[in-house]
This record gives sequence, structure tokens and C-alpha cells, in this order.
Amino acid sequence: MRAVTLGPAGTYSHRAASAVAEDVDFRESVTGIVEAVATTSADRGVIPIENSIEGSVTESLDALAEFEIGVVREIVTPIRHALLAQSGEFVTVASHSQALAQCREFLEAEYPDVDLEPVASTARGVELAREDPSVAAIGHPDNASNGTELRILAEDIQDRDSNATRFLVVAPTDERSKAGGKSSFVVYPSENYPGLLLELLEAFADEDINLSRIESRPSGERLGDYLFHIDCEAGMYEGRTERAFERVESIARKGWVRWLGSYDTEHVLY
Ligand SMILES: O=C(O)C(=O)C[C@]1(C(=O)O)C=C[C@@H](O)C=C1
Repeated sequence: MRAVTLGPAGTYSHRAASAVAEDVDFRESVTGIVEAVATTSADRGVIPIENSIEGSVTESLDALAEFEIGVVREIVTPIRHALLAQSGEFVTVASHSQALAQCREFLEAEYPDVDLEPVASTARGVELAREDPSVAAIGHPDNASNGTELRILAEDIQDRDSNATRFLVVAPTDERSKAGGKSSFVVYPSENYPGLLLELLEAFADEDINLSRIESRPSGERLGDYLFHIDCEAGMYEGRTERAFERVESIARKGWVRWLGSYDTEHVLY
């Protein structure tokens, strides 16, 4: 089994992907990961979807809507950030935008004058810190010893101890499973009238299915036109989920609905 995830080596996505496959390859963007699986150049893709402090990884939501892809697993991991640099003399902090945002309070309190540089991943920030003494990185503390030694200037710098990120494992659609206690859907109604969203929600409420998340994203077609990412606490093997799905299909008859998959949540510590 070959998995692709966000690189270079040492990202949090890499750590999550290690729970999925021994053979892990890297891409520079979430879209590139999903595309690699959709075009069958990888068996699995591991993408961050949501963080407890900073919320959605919107590029991941958009990639799930763009490509014909299935979701086969969900992995939740704690995220504990460290500040890494060659010395305390730095003027820039480089990291993934999610990581910078998760440490906003720490950075404002301890380093109010540094420049923040969003880069493609936390491990990319670590690479920059290795190359340039004026750059510090935010990433997993293990990155300090992978390659040229970096100093760990501070640990556990995330703004909340409970910081956690939810990753999805994507696979070809024919590998989706109906088993599992959660299901994910993308719904594009392609129309807008009073009560449309209420109808969508009622399809689940009437079957006594709890929604764990609903998120709207611009469809890209026109301003004010949205698609909805819906997660619910029921598997597609259950009659009630199938019935809710059929109702949603009929509400979105002018657009489309995609069942991404059913799965159980796995909590992975590393
Ligand atoms: O840059 C990384 O290390 C990633 O794996 C990406 C990512 C994210 O996009 O949320 C994953 C987990 C953390 O929340 C910070 C960054």
C-alpha cells in the first residue's frame, strides 16, 4: 500500500500517514494528494481536514468536492507545536498557515515584532530554518534532530492544550465502505430558495441522525452559490442513512450529491 501526503518528510500529515501505510510519498499541496489518488498514481491519500483551533482546511474541502474520490478512514491526532531555529536571533517565523494561526497568542506575546511567513507545510518551514539563521519554524519537535541540528526554543506553543487535527484518508471510490459510525457527503443543490437548507437538515433530523458538521463552500460557479459538506453520525449500512441520502438526492436534483464514505474515527497518538 502506497500513501501520499503533504511533504516534505516531518509534517503532521506525514505522521498521520505513517499510521496508514509504510510506504509514504509526498506532494506539495492537498489538491496534489487528492489528484494523485483520483488518477490512481497512489493507493491512499492522507489530508488534513479540520483543526480544533483554526477550523477547516478549505483546500481539502474543495479538493474533496472537485475530484471523484472516496473517504475510507478518519484519523484524529493531537498537535503539539515547537519553535525551532538555529538560535534565538531570528526575525521571521515560517510555517503552515494553520500552524501559525494555532500559535497566534504565543507569537503575539513572545515575539510581537517577528514577520510571519506562511509556507506550504510545517516541514517546509523547518527546511527554511535549517538553511537560514534568520528564520525560525513552527513544527513537531522531532524535526529538530532530522538533519542538521536545530534548537528547540519553546515547546507546546499551541494556544490550547487540546489542539487536535482531523485527517481523512482518501481512496478510489470503489473502495468506499458502508460500514462505520460516521458518513460524509458533499451536496450541491444548484438552486437557492427559502427553506432549502432547512429541508436538507430535516432529511437527517427526521431519521434521528445527528450531524457532526456542516460547512458551506463557494461552488465557484457564481457569487452566492454554495455547496455543503455534511458529516453525520450514522453509517451508510443503516436504512435511516440510505433514506436520508435519497431525500437529499431529491432536494439536490438540479445539482448533485456525493456520498464520500462511511468510517469510524481513530485516535492516533504519536
Ligand atoms: O504542515 C503540516 O505539517 C501539515 O501536515 C498540515 C497541517 C494542516 O494543514 O492543518 C496539519 C496539521 C496541523 O494542523 C498543521 C498543519
